[in-house]
Amino acid sequence: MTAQLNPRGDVAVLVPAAGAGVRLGAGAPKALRPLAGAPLLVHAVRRVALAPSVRCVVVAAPPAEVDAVRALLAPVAPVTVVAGGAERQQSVAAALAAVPAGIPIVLVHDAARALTPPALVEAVAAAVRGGADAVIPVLPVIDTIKEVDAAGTVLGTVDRAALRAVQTPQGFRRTVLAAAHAAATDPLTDDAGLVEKAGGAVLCVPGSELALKITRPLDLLIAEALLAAEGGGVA
Ligand SMILES: Nc1ccn([C@@H]2O[C@H](COP(=O)(O)OP(=O)(O)OP(=O)(O)O)[C@@H](O)[C@H]2O)c(=O)n1
Ligand SMILES: C[C@](O)(CO)[C@H](O)COP(=O)(O)O
Repeated sequence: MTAQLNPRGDVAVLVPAAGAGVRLGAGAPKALRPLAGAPLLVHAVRRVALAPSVRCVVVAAPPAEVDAVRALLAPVAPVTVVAGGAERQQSVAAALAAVPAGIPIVLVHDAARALTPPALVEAVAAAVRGGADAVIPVLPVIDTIKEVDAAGTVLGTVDRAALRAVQTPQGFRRTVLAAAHAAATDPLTDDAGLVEKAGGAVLCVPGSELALKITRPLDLLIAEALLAAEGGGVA
């Protein structure tokens, strides 16, 4: 029996959380590292669980931490925890396999985007509900972007008007995500990429600065500051 949040919700959220966090530096798996006293994963799941459309959450944990993650999240929200894989894509596939029948919309989120507001979860789900097969939250690129060669010589300046930085949660009609994963060959960094590769259309919606991915040590400091500015609450 899979744990449920809103039994009338039409959305399952997958939370890949099995990454090491190499770019954050030595320590526990990234999803379990503390941000203002609670692991990143706890912050992420707490916010996802506040989105009214969400019926179930499936977390892909580091294989050695599955029982510990179950215990950690039990007081936070009813979640299903499975073992993740060596690549993010494998972790997502493992979580997808645990989604119960009858849920038509699947969102794929990152534990590392720990401060993502529930409103963004709802906006992505609403766009899928509105007819899109695949939906990604995006932000404009704010730096000038150069294309360079292996020696570091600039080859040209890219027109950033056509570029977007991509966040999660990414939303999918469940059948579309399942087909894209079934057809996947090489690992890609995001799930929308699998849909693109399979020839599907992907729609952009506005992302959120709060959905930043905690990747490097500076990102943790930024997240701490954002939480402090909010008085520790959720946006
Ligand atoms: N084998 C993996 C690798 C990544 N992830 C998850 O995918 C999300 C986005 O990945 P990223 O931020 O790149 O995390 P890491 O892979 O842990 O980071 P790094 O590359 O620095 O090790 C994270 O929530 C991470 O836990 C996962 O579930 N399984
Ligand atoms: C899925 C993702 O968060 C979208 O930006 C991202 O691709 C995760 O992987 P990365 O290797 O950290 O870019």
